[in-house]
Amino acid sequence: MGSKEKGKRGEGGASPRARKGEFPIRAEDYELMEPIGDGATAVVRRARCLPLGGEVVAVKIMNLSLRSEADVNNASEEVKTMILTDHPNLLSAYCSFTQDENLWIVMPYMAGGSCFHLMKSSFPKGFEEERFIAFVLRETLRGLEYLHGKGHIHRDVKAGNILLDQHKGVKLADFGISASVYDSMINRNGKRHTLVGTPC
Ligand SMILES: Nc1ncnc2c1ncn2[C@@H]1O[C@H](COP(=O)(O)OP(=O)(O)OP(=O)(O)O)[C@@H](O)[C@H]1O
Repeated sequence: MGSKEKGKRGEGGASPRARKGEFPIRAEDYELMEPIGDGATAVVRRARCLPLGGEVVAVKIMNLSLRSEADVNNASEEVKTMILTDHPNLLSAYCSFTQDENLWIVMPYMAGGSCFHLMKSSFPKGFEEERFIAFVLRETLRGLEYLHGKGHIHRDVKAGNILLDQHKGVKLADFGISASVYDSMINRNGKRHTLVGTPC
């Protein structure tokens, strides 16, 4: 698990009043608030979108100058997947843009944080309620089924990448190392050559 989460949760949530095309693509249109997670490759912060009446969003900010060319390509693929993705159980992006050397990805704010965060803070021995576990798994699998139907594999499914909002919404996040099954890294048996992901 590569993510260390911080910051308070609760205000706002993934129930947007605005739609994808309405989000501005200038950093000055967002008021950054506290960090809500930092992963291996980026910082994620809660933010308000000022032209949209202060709508609460999450912004993932990646410093591209610290990345190799391959990592920059991965980031660009991640954005592409998030922008094109349209399923209630997958975290999509409202918009993305670059500001100086940083890539910004603006997305719905998931006020409940990740399952990893929830377990760490409230269920150190793991979730006990089977109905809750079954619910989260079903929602996650729905997202994966959609993704696979589009010829895409996620490759980093873990508790830190399953996010919860305050309306019982579950979204699978982090397409940083996801891949298309149609690309050239797949061998003739349909298997990828590469081992990726972070230990959970
Ligand atoms: N939209 C969001 N709403 C609320 N929290 C979020 C959101 N997106 C990410 N986070 C938090 O930030 C953490 C890191 O995000 P993300 O997994 O996208 O970054 P990463 O650098 O790719 O992480 P890693 O590679 O270590 O998994 C998540 O585990 C989650 O806790």
